[in-house]
Amino acid sequence: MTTLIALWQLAQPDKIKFWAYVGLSLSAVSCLYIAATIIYNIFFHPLCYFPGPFIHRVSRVPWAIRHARGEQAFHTQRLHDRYGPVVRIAPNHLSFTDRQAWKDIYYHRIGNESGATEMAKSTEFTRNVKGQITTIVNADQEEHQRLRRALAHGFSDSSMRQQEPIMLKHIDMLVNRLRQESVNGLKKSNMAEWYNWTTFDLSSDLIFGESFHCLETVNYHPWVATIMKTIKFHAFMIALGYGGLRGLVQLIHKAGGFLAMKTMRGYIDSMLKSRLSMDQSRDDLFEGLAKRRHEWEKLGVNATVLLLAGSETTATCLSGTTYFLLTHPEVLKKVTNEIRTSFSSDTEINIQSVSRLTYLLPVLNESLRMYPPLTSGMVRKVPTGGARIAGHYVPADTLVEVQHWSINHSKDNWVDPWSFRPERFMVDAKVAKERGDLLDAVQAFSIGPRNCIGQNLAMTEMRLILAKIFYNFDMKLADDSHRWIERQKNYNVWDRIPLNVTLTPVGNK
Ligand code: HEM
Repeated sequence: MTTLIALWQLAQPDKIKFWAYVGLSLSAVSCLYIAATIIYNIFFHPLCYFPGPFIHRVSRVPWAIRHARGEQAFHTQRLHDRYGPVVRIAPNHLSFTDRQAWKDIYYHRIGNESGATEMAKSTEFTRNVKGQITTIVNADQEEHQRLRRALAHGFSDSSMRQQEPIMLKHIDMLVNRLRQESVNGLKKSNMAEWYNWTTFDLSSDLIFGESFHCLETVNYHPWVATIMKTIKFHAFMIALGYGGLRGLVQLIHKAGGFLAMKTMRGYIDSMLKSRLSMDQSRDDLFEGLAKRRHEWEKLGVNATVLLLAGSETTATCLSGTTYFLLTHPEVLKKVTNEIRTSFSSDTEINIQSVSRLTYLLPVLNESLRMYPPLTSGMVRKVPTGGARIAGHYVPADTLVEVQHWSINHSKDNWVDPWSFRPERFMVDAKVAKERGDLLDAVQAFSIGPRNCIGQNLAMTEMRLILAKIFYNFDMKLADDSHRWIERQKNYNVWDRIPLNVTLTPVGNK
């Protein structure tokens, strides 16, 4: 082989030299470019005074790799422990754990020259594919305001009262199914799955007037199963784009993404058709958008967003709360006692009566702190002219965010941040502050014009479900579900693993 190469070299010395020079020159230029970028990012970049580990200050790649591997939020939290309340997690990207940053980044702002009165979402995270259809989540300010106004009525208190029978129908189905399944505490049930089936059935009924029937079939609807699988894929695409390979993201999306989207859209389109064919106007989540039936594509994508935003998050919080209760017997005892002494029958549990459960609310708040359904990913871009965030001047075009996982576990904000203590939320904010807990550091639903439109619905739904479950069952965590949170990956949302429990029905309620 070597002899062959030598012979070939002898035959073509000039060509070899030429290409060797080209190769060497290209390598030298690349090395120079990389060295110059590193020097610039470390010594001359407008963010060079912000702390962070060397590799994050010089390159976006470490962030991208952590994100694709489902570790980014955990890693950022550890960086905050080491570097303090503001960390440079990539050359032009800052993460904050000072609670003032909530207001400085996510609240309304005084309008800039373009008229924008909010810090725009970073398109790298919300619209990483060209030609993507806009939704309430990624639309620019003007379109967002229109969509939000159209949806507002469906989320009002009066609409929620109208939606109560639909909610109770599915929650009662969950209870009945679990009674059949439980075999008096002898069989393990995966509550993460049961909660998911319930919230998907309930949300699809509230949006399309038609359930996915997951609880009836005791299985995932194909649409739900497919969408759950795309979570990791989506994180991978974000990571690729963030790492500088946007062209590749575009290509992959064209090749495979469109195909998957087509199948998914098939299901949604047929549900939309039947929803829009309903004669009478329904006081449901979708009624506001249904009036825009001329924009078929937009309706479909927005319906999908509502469905996902409303189901996955709520099921996550329900699973987390159940886990914390089953691993904290004294809290479980208090919650169960409160629920079972407040009602003399299961049928007394409704929207109004659960709002009187004064211990269940702090339990939910503490669960949202310890195990937030969204851990990170609410990235905004600083507008022209820069901004003041938590006392720091931050130049235009910087990516900025508050990551729920980091701020909720910062020792600057909480006494013993890794301990589950609902009592933190049982005193008013002033007393809590004196004790070392800054209650407004946790904002699981975010704040400002782009905060969660479904916050009240979610809290009501979760209180109803937990009250019904802990009224009807005694539960025990199965041996294979210990260290449930520590064993999970996270891609801004959780890749939940089974939460196995045994259930024993309580009396014949
Ligand atoms: C525990 C449950 C929930 C949590 C923790 C949660 C959290 C959040 C957060 C943090 C945002 C802001 C995202 C961002 O700025 O990028 C958001 C937005 C949103 N959520 Fe929720 N959510 C929950 C339940 C729900 C429910 C039940 C619905 C309704 C079906 C819903 C619908 C939405 C929508 C439509 C948006 C976009 C709002 C806008 O951009 O104006 N969410 N949610």
